[in-house]
Amino acid sequence: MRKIVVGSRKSNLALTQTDWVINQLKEAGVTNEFEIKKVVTKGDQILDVTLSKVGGKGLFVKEIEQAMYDKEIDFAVHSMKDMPSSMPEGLVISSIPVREDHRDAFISKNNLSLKELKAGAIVGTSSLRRAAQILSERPDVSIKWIRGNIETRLRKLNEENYDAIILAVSGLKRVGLSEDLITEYLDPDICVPAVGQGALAIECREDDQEIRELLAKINDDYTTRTVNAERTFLHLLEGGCQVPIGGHAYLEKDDIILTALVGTPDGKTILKEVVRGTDPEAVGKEAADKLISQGAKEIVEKVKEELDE
Ligand SMILES: NCc1[nH]cc(CCC(=O)O)c1CC(=O)O
Repeated sequence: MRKIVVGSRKSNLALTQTDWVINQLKEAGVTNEFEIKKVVTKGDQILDVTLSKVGGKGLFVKEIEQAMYDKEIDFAVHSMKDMPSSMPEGLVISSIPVREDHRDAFISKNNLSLKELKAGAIVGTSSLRRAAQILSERPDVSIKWIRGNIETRLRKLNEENYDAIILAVSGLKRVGLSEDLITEYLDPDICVPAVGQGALAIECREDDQEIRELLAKINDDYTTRTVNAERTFLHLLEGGCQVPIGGHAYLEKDDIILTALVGTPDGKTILKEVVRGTDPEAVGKEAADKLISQGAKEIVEKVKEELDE
């Protein structure tokens, strides 16, 4: 039987996610032997610049995709939110397993909620999406960039002059940290999560039928439909760079309900729409059309220009 080589970034989160997927496959009855091969990506090496400046999303996946082309690895597990909205030639997201918690977690030093923070408080994030929405709620706090993996950010909250930080609930849970650390769960009505947040993308070669059949065993329909709506929206808006865009969908019976957001990094303009329908692509497109008619493209272009400066 074929031994399956799984590529993973070397971070604790990436390795945990990869282990989780392999376990899900085993539980689904896959008996192949697995080997994990660690791949270092640009995103792991650059720790001191804001990610949006150095090129955003593709940073965490490019080297892994090359290893897949070179047949050094057979599939890879990514955080869905780190995936660019369109796939390179010959590779596919073959499976989307059940989504973890989609929300952002607000973690503050003295357990003060976002509402309770003192004016001038410093909130750490390197996400323009989170910055925009925090500043929209609390224009009187300031945002300070923070980089590093989940564990590093929590350490910086304690050791440096941050009053609060924001992390994905899913990441925190996956690396085994206690949810007791969380001061406040930010629901999508306060902070729309990143498109795909909490979900995983399992990527493989398009023509590898054997692997695709195995991966199909752990695909989750609910997650796939909602993520497809979110990613259609992202794809229609994005010009490749990281801009303040959020999207989250859930199902109510057969209906997909998608909340979509585009904002300026200062939080002064926030465009937000909720769209409902049964077809993921149609829902994503309707959300994009609605925001584009309100000027979303202009916001995206302007943010990209500023990042290039
Ligand atoms: N940007 C880094 C990143 N990529 C994926 C996750 C975990 C969240 C997820 O599973 O979607 C995180 C950490 C974070 O956003 O706090």
